[in-house]
Amino acid sequence: MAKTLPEGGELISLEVNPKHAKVRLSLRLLLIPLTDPAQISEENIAHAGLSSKAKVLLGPALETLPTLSPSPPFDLVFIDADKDNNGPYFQHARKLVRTGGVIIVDNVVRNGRVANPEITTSDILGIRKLLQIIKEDKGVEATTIATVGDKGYDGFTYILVREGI
Ligand SMILES: C[S@@+](CC[C@H](N)C(=O)[O-])C[C@H]1O[C@@H](n2cnc3c(N)ncnc32)[C@H](O)[C@@H]1O
Repeated sequence: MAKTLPEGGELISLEVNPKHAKVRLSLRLLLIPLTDPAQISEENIAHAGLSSKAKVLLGPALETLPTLSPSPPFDLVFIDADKDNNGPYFQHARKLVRTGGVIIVDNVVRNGRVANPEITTSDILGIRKLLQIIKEDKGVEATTIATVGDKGYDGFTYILVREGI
């Protein structure tokens, strides 16, 4: 993602796990589609020569999100951390993304567990809370796109911000 940024563009990753933030993997792994959080490491970013465009903020995202300036606003936010906090992450993202920007939230289907009322684990409740917040937000339009892989079936919600900052 950082490689495709235009001049002046910036990618910020929020990561709570120091190991994921620091560990160095090979450049080859950085270039393939990201499936391991370790691939977003600071050292990989430096190794790829992208330090001027990408950085990692270490700490719980609920603590690092309020430190981000909305000026200039963000074009894209991708949320894929602890699902319990999906609602607050989305609400923070709304304060950072410009009109016409996009927020993507991964893992909103979870093999059908999100739609199963018998399941009330904190992660599933967090995803339901997020979907409720999106439903009530008149400033966005959203659709969920299904994905199928070796971990079963899932989906991500693609949210177009109609009324941003
Ligand atoms: C599923 S992985 C993200 C994978 C990443 N999107 C990728 O494609 O490489 C979830 C990551 O969220 C991090 N995480 C979990 N809770 C967090 C929190 N409260 N704040 C910031 N990061 C968190 C985990 O340490 C883990 O690295």
